[in-house]
Amino acid sequence: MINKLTEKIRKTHAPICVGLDPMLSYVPKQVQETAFKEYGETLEGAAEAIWQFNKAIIDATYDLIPAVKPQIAMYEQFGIPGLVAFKKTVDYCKEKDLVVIGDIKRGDIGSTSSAYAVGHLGKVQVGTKEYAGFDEDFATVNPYLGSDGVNPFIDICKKEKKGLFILVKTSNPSSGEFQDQLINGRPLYELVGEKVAQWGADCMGDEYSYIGAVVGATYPEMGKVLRKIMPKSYILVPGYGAQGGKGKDLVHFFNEDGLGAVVNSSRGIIAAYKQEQYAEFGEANFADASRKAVETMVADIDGALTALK
Ligand SMILES: O=c1ccn([C@@H]2O[C@H](COP(=O)(O)O)[C@@H](O)[C@H]2O)c(=O)[nH]1
Repeated sequence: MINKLTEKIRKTHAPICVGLDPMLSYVPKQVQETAFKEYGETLEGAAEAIWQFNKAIIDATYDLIPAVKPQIAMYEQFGIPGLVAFKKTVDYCKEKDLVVIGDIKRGDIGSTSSAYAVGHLGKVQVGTKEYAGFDEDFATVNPYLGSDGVNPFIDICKKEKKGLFILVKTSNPSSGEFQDQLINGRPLYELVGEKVAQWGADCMGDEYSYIGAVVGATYPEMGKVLRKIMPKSYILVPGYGAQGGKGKDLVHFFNEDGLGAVVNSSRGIIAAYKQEQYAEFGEANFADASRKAVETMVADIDGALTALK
């Protein structure tokens, strides 16, 4: 799957992923009303609304982008119907040949991690049969429990040719509370980065490892250091747009081959129609506003990378 991600980034010239984080408040009124007419103001109605919203955004952007990152929390808030919408979204994106990064941030003791890995990336055995559960291409993993918690995910990735993005330095304001703590003079995020490089060395695709890292766009200096620590790992970079990250902050997340990073924007793309910059589209044309926001983001990153050359 890492080879597919690399190929698609090369083909689209867009090292980005669209974050499918559908809060109901982002879904235009007309989409909500149609869903509520059919299912009422219920969890099913909300799930239908977010699914229709996602579908419109995917239809409007899939030819421009290599990947999407549905954030499972946004679906879980609507209970079982929300999870059904998550699965429908994953399947639809795969039909459109997009790489799907399930932002699930799991990690537990070995046996439990194993079940998470099977549920999201692998296949579960039922009697004589096997079934894929959510079946994303990549999943995000929280490494706080150490190798026991990560290895079951790696094992499934080896078997299924899937991949991981392991949290190394997150984009949020308080990420330093633990991640920047010094251990023998080195920040914890660097030690986790070294571990990702080690885990990844045994999991190489053609050019890059399928064990990647998450490093926030909001910490460009740390991104520069981590890029060197993990030269063969893709970095999933959240924090662009709504959290303040800009193209110029991202240049050192990339390798000299122009690859090695995939930058996520969620609210900045899916709720673009609410921004002043895209107001001309109006609520009715929300998906066209998302397409324009993708084009603007790609040009911003491309401009920053070109300026560096
Ligand atoms: O360090 C991290 C890890 C994950 N995220 C996730 O990315 C998106 C960001 O959404 P925006 O609307 O583009 O801010 C969201 O799903 C987060 O859970 C992150 O932001 N930072």
